[in-house]
Amino acid sequence: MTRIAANLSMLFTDAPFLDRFDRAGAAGFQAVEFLFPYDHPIETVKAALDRNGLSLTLINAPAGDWAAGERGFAARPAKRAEFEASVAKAVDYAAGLGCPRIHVMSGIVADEPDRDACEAVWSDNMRLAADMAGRAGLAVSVEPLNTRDVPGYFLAHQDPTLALIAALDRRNVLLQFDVYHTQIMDGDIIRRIERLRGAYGHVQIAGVPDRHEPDSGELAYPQIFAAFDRAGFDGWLGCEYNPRAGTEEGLGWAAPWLDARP
Ligand SMILES: O=C(O)C(=O)[C@H](O)CO
Ligand SMILES: [Mg+2]
Repeated sequence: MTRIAANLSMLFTDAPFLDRFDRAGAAGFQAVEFLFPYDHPIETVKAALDRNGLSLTLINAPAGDWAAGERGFAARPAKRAEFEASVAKAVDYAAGLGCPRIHVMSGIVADEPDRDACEAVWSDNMRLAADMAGRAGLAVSVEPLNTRDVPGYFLAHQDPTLALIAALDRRNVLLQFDVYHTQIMDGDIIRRIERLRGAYGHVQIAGVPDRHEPDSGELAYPQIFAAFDRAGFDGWLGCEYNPRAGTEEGLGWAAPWLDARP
């Protein structure tokens, strides 16, 4: 069954963060995801979820100076202390907000001299993150990002990412299958959804190549939704796109999966 979640870091962004929950609820979403709730106390964010009857599907661990281009720390040898602190903070928030998984970002490694050292530190760090999250009953998400939007990011392709995840030997670390990034880097979306069933715990969607609503561009999303269904995926599809115009104006494609408005 297709279930869609609003990504509040990309949708409803004409409103302040806490007001986006109300907009998502009014639009008929039953779940949301977002990157960084950390400017607000846990109780405040929880109240925004609860007053709209929203589940939270995903948050990101703090990833450094986002505006300056930082994208996390897991593969960065000089950032081990920041890494552990970021995961600890994310686990507190996720546990307090009833969020089952945390996206732990790997970092930009373009200037790192030694790729093997990055891999070694990534593996150590991710085992640590998996164990910290696991003690709170949470899962960790790992997502390759396309090199056009995020050059130098440690993870760009799905299959090498899956090999790294498998070598961790931690059952609570799963692939975050972002269809937008995957189409740009790897393609073969439908076969990949079937082949990797069970390896991904969270999915995100957007049109390709423009990262707008998933109703235009080179992908046929109705068939992709059906493929996730056939593969037995029962999680959420995070709507992580930049609306072409307003968020509500662009939600026509989502009508079958939104609660009817009163
Ligand atoms: O950019 C994406 O696709 C994500 O899901 C990250 O969380 C932010 O880079
Ligand atoms: Mg994504």
